[in-house]
Amino acid sequence: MRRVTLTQFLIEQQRAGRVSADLRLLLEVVARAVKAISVNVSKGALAGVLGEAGTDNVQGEAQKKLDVIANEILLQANEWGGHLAGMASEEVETVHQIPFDYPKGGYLLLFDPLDGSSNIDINVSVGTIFSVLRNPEGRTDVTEDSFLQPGSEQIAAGYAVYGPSTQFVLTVGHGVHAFTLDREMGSFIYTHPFMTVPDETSEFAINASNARHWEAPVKRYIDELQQGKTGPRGRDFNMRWVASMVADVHRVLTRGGIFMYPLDEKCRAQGGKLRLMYEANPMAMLIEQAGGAATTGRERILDVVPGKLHQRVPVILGSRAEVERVTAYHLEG
Ligand SMILES: O=P(O)(O)OC[C@H]1O[C@](O)(COP(=O)(O)O)[C@@H](O)[C@@H]1O
Ligand SMILES: [Mg+2]
Ligand SMILES: [Mg+2]
Repeated sequence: MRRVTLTQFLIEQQRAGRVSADLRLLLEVVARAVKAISVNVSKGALAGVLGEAGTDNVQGEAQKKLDVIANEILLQANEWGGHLAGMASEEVETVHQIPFDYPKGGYLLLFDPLDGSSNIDINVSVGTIFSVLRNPEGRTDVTEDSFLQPGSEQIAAGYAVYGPSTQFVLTVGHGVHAFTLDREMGSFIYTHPFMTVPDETSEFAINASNARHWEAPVKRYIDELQQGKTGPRGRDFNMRWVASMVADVHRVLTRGGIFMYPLDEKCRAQGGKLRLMYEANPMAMLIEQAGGAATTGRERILDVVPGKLHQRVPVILGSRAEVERVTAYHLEG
């Protein structure tokens, strides 16, 4: 079987007019950075990368050493590429300007460098999530405002999952495609063309320890699932929660399901738990491109107009029929 690399795939996308030469090179640089993060993640204790960094990030969360390492790798790899006007990271308070003497380009890159931080030290899958926007009006002095575009403006989005194998999952607006890292060759190989989320599912993912904080529509939906065969849904549902959004969404993309981090009393003041620009938007674009749906419970995630860089939102995504049902419960109430 002919093995197609990510590089070859991107060249084909450029030939087909789906990505510009600059976007292709930008995605190549992101994939190269992901390989470096993968090496660090897989060395674990041998490289001394586990544990706390001893600092807090802009979200007030304790940073792990790997949060800091992954963030540095992405910033450094991308700042000299010549394709970006600026970057924004979950780990950094303000936008990251490209140094004045470096070449600049027309895109903005946003990322969650290491997703699922609580799983690093227990050797469970973590990931990297990224999103690409156009730099509005081509300004070279990008500000936070340059990034405040709804997710529907994304021109590419993707993630890497560092699991038993490292996979790079990408959309440039023409379906979702996954590549598996061949560690010996150092190349991403095209293994999963046009991933799709089945319409129906019997699997759900939610942090059930928050049940007492949930809103009525979420309580109703989960209660109906848990009643199984004897309840209104007439069939049994299974539950999974990795607590790495990347791993949970990867499962949904691979075999269907619904993933929920809804609004609840615990996270209401912040607007939700997950970050709109670094987590919700890229995952929503991927899920929609795979035929699924993604809402806050009240509106399509990709339509949310961001008010600030580190904005949080409720997230309900996955198999279309399930997302539509739980969204309808919210809108009825
Ligand atoms: O700790 P909880 O409530 O299970 O939350 C898990 C969620 O938090 C996150 O870990 C947040 O991401 P970060 O690790 O990037 O902060 C998601 O990946 C995951 O879905
Ligand atoms: Mg995250
Ligand atoms: Mg993170």
